[in-house]
Amino acid sequence: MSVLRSPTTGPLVRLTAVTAGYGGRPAVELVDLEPPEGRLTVLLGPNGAGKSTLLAVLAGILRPTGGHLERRPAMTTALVVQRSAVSERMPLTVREVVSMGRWRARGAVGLVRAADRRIVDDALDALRIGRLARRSLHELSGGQRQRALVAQALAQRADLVLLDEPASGVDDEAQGLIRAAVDAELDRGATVVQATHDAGWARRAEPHGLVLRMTAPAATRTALDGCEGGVGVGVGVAP
Ligand SMILES: Nc1ncnc2c1ncn2[C@@H]1O[C@H](COP(=O)(O)OP(=O)(O)OP(=O)(O)O)[C@@H](O)[C@H]1O
Repeated sequence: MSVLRSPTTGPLVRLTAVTAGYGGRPAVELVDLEPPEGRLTVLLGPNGAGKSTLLAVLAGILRPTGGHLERRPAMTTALVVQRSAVSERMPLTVREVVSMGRWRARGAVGLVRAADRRIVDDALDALRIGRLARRSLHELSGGQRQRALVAQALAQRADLVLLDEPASGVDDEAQGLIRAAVDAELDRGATVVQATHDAGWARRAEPHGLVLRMTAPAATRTALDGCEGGVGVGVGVAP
């Protein structure tokens, strides 16, 4: 596999024939994907289809075993992992969790500027968790924790925002807030890639985004099937 560095004019991130997995077993195979900039890309598929794996490759935290990964130099990435992947025992308050979203911009030991505080406040407000700011993460419900994780991603003001099932298991209000947060990130110009089982999100990617339909288990690539209206469908992984 190779990791190519593209010039500033190249794609934000592009996968070409990427294969990736664990312990020699591919979880996704031969995937081509270039999320359209400033748009929503939805990775749609059942459990085990490889959505989280693909997000990890896009985030640059899982090295493909084959194919090419191109990431624009100096681009910034925010990744919201599945809630179950985050220890609820982390001894951090909600404000601290969201403030961690500013670490890259200010440096982990850098001064917290008024602008950073404002961005954190805005992120807390966007997910309506300002009143929970001083509570420890472990005191929150699962849905409240999910809001805090999405708020942390908003605080990063990243170029590429990767969300793994952000609205799963949360109530209607939180779902609405997360949808609005995604819209706000797109309005800001961010490129958003979201993994989900929910076909409703696929409709939200239309008509300008991209839907990547995935099936489990990963083995071989099926046909790429372009769609009208700018919605690409396909890269599958067929049994
Ligand atoms: N850390 C890991 N070690 C070994 N195998 C893994 C690991 N993570 C995922 N897998 C395997 O890779 C395959 C794809 O998993 P992945 O989590 O990417 O799918 P998914 O589409 O995100 O599923 P879900 O909807 O359940 O989150 C599965 O067969 C899974 O068992």
